[in-house]
Amino acid sequence: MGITDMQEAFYYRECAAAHENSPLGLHYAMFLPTINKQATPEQKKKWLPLAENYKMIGTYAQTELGHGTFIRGLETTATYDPKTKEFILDSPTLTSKKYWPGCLGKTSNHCVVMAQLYTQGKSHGPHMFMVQIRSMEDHSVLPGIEVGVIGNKFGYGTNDNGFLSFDKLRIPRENMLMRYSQVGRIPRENMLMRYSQVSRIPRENMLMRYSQVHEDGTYVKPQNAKLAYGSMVLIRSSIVSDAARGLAQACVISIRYSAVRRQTEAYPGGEEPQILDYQTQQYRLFPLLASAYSLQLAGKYVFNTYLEVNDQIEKGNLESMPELHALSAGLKAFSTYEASAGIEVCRICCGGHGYSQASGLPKIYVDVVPGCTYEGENTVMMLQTARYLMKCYSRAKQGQKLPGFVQYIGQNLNKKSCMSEEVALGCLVMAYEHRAARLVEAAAMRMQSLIQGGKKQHEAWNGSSVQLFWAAKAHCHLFCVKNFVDAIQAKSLSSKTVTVMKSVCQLYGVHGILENLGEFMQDGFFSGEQVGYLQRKMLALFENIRPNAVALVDAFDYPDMVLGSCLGRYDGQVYQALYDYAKSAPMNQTEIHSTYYKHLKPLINPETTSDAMQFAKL
Ligand SMILES: CCCCCCCC/C=C\CCCCCCCCCCCCCC(=O)SCCNC(=O)CCNC(=O)[C@H](O)C(C)(C)COP(=O)(O)OP(=O)(O)OC[C@H]1O[C@@H](n2cnc3c(N)ncnc32)[C@H](O)[C@@H]1OP(=O)(O)O
Ligand SMILES: Cc1cc2nc3c(=O)[nH]c(=O)nc-3n(C[C@H](O)[C@H](O)[C@H](O)COP(=O)(O)OP(=O)(O)OC[C@H]3O[C@@H](n4cnc5c(N)ncnc54)[C@H](O)[C@@H]3O)c2cc1C
Repeated sequence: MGITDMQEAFYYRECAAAHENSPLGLHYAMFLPTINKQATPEQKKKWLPLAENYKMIGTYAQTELGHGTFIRGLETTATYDPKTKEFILDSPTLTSKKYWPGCLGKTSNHCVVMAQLYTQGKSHGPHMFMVQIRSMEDHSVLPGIEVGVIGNKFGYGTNDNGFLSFDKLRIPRENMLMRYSQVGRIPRENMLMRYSQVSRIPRENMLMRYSQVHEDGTYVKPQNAKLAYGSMVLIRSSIVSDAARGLAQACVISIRYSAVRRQTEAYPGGEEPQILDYQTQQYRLFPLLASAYSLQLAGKYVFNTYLEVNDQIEKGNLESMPELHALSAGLKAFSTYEASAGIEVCRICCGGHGYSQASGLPKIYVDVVPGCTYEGENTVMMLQTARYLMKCYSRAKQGQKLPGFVQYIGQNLNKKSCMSEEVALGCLVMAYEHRAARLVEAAAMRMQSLIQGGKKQHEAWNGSSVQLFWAAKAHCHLFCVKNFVDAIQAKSLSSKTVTVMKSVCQLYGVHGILENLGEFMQDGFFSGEQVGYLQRKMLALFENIRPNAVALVDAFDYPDMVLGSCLGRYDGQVYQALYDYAKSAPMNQTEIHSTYYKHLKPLINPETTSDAMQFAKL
C-alpha cells in the first residue's frame, strides 16, 4: 500500500471494506502502536519488522471477564522468577480470563497483555508484556494457553473478539515492554556504576531511559505509571474522528435520500414534496449535519494535540499529560454518544428503507456504537474529565492561571447573556462558557457540601457524580462549539462557502442550547425573550441551509462504494437500486424455497406430504 501515516492507512483500508471491522483492526490500531510507543529500541528492532510484515499478528489483551474499566483491578499476574530470568503469566481465577480483545480468538499469534507485575514479592501494578499465543509455523495454540472466540455480538461480525487465559506460562524477561517515559536521564557513568552493582543487564539496555526489571528482580519504576495507558489515549484521540466519520456518512445517506423521497401531497391534489422540505425532517437532520462538521473539526484538534503531547512525553516532559487525558477521554465519550444517537435518528428519518441493510445505516450504527464502550466506557471517561475539571476549579479559586481550553472555569457567573436577534457567534460561545462554568462550580460546591457534611472523599465523589457528569459533558460541548466558531472566524467571511458554514456553525450552537435549555436558563442567564430569538433563528437557519443541504453532504466526498447505500447513491437512483438489491437476495435465487417442502407443504397440502418428505430428505 505504501501509506506510512497510520490514520491514513486505517481510512484507506476502511474504503476497501467500509464499516467491516477488520480482523486485523487491533493489529493496526493497538498492537503496532503499543510496540512503537511502549517498547525499548531493542524490543522494537526485534518485533517491529515481524509485526509490520505480518509474521507477528497481534492484539491488545487488557480487558478480563471481571474487569474492563478498572485496570488496577485486573487479575492476570506476571511474576518475575530471577532464577530463570522469566515472567510467569497466570490467570488465577475465572474472572481473570482475558475477554473481548479484538482479533484474539482465531487471528492473532501474539498479543500485548496487561498484567499485574509482581517481583521480589511486591506488586507494581499493571504492565504490558509481549506474549506469543500461537505457533508461527502452524498457528496451533501454544502450551499453557487457552484461546477462542467469545461468540456472536451486537455487531462486529468480522472481528474475532476472543477470550484468553494463561496457565503459569513462562516468558523471557525481555518480553516486558520496558519503555515508558524517561525514568529520568541517569548519567552514563552512574548508570554503569548503578547497574553493574545491581545486575548484569546487557550494556545496550543501560543507555535506555526505561523502567526495568533487572535480572535479580529489582524494579525501577517509570516516571508516571499512567504512561502504560498510552495506547488507549492514542485510540481515544483517534475515535473522535471515527465517530465524526460515521455520523457524516449517515447524514450523507439520510439527506440525499430525503431529497429524493417524496411523500404525502402537500395540499389536496398537490404534488408530493421532497421529505427534506418538511420542517420536522430538517429539525432532525440539519443539526446532525452541523454536529458531523463540528466533530470532524474536534477530531482533527484532539489527534493533533495527541501527536504534540506525545512528542513532549517521549522527550521526558509529562506536563501536558493530564490535559491530554482529560481532553481525549471527554471528547471520545462526547463524540461517540453524539454520533451513535445521531446515526439512529438518520436511520429513522429514512422510514422503512432505513431499516434495510440496503440503506447502509445499520452497518454504520453497529460499527460506531461500541465506541461508547470500548477504549473506556463513556460515563467513566466523562468522570475522568470531571476529575480534571475539579482540579482546575480549585486552582482557579486559588488564583492560578489555567491552560487554554479551561480558562473559562471560575469566571464570574453573575453576568447575563448578550444574545440578540442576530445570534452572534460570540454570544453563543459566551453562553456555553457560562453553562459549563456554572455546572463545574455546582459540582464542586456539591462535593464540598458533602465533605463538610461529614462524607468521605469517595462518598462525596459518588454523591456528586451525576453533576460531575453534567459538568464534563457541558465542558466537551463548549469545546466543540468554540472549536467550530474559531475555525469559522479564522477564515475570511467574504467567501460564500464560509458564509454557508457560518450558518451551519450557528445552527450547531443554537440547537445545542435549545435541546439543553434547562442548563442554560437555570440561573436566569437567558431571558424568555432571548430564548425566542434562538427559536426563531433555528427555524430561519433551516430555511437558510435547505438550498445547500445536499451540497453540504456531497462536500464530505464519500464515494458510493464507501457508503454502501442504495439510499445515499450520488446518482439518486434509489428505487432501482433497492429493487436490484432485493432481486439479488440469496433467497430469491429459487422460486420456491427448499424449506417449503419440509415446513409449509405439510400444513397446506397434508395429503401429499409423503412425497414431500421424500423430497425434503434429498
Ligand atoms: C504516531 C501516531 C500513530 C497513529 C496510529 C493510529 C492507529 C489507528 C488509526 C486510526 C484509528 C481510527 C479510529 C479507531 C477506530 C477504533 C478501532 C478500535 C477497535 C476497538 C478497540 C478497543 C480496544 C479496547 O477497548 S482496549 C481496553 C480499553 N480499556 C480502557 O480504556 C479501560 C478504561 N479504564 C482506565 O483507563 C482506568 O482504569 C481509569 C482511568 C478509569 C482509572 O484509572 P486509575 O484507577 O488508575 O486512575 P484514577 O482514576 O485513580 O486516576 C489516577 C490518576 O491517573 C490519571 N490518569 C488516568 N488515566 C490516565 C491516562 N490514560 N493518561 C494520563 N493520566 C491518566 C488520572 O487523571 C488521575 O490523575 P490525578 O492527577 O487526578 O490523580
Ligand atoms: C466491540 C468491542 C471491542 C473491544 N475490544 C477490546 C480490545 O481489543 N482489547 C481489550 O482489552 N478490550 C476490548 N474491549 C473491552 C472494552 O474495553 C471494555 O468493555 C470497556 O473498557 C468497558 O469495561 P467493562 O466492559 O468492564 O464495563 P464496566 O466497567 O463493567 O461498565 C459497566 C457499567 O458500570 C459503570 N461503571 C464502571 N466503573 C464505574 C465507575 N468507576 N464510576 C461510575 N460508573 C462506573 C459503567 O459506566 C457502565 O455503565 C472491547 C469491547 C467491545 C464492546
